[in-house]
Amino acid sequence: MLPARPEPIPLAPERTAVIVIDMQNAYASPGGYLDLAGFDISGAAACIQQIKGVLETARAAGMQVIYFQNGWDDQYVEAGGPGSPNWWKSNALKTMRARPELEGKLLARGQWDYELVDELKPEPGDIQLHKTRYSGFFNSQLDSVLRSRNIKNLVFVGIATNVCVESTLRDGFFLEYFGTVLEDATHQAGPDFVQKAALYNIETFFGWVSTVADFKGAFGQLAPK
Ligand SMILES: NC(=O)N/C=C\C(=O)O
Repeated sequence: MLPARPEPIPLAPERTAVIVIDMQNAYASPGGYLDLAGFDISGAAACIQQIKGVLETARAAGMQVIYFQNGWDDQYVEAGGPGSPNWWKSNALKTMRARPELEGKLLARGQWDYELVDELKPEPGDIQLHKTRYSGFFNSQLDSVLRSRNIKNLVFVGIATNVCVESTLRDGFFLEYFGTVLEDATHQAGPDFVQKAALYNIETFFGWVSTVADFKGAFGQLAPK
């Protein structure tokens, strides 16, 4: 049982995956996309350390760890052209249009920006998935990976709470997955109030909100069955 808001949630480790959202240089490192686009990433370093602890606990308890990376091919075909709202709304694409010297660098596979941060690299048994839009369920293998492993519960960590974390948790809700966010292992893209708003939405409408300490307290002693 994981202490959470609005109420504790039962999570059987073998039916639970920890979903690590987009812990790439783009979102968590100085000089990455979010930083270049003018977002405050000062909370990202603490978030990385919190996620490290969560993953150690999760693996020891026998939970599946799934890493997502967000981005596109190096020609940006997967980003969509002007016929896609993504082309208009993506701040990475907008930043590159405003600063042509960055063209080909942001969120492109094969580039530093796309790579996971050094502190969070997948270990044997972890699963790595790619996504091209904010939701990890859209056009990805996530649903089949989860169903084939009989996983029903999703614990979210990563960046950004109000964009890809929330989008993926919401889509999971519609697909009958139980989503919980560990609030102090996430970070927002935007002012502090968007973190609060995202967590309010999740706690009130779409899922549960818990903390790293409560996660470690609930699962830290468990060995896999
Ligand atoms: N990983 C995310 O939440 N991404 C947010 C914004 C973006 O990718 O432009």
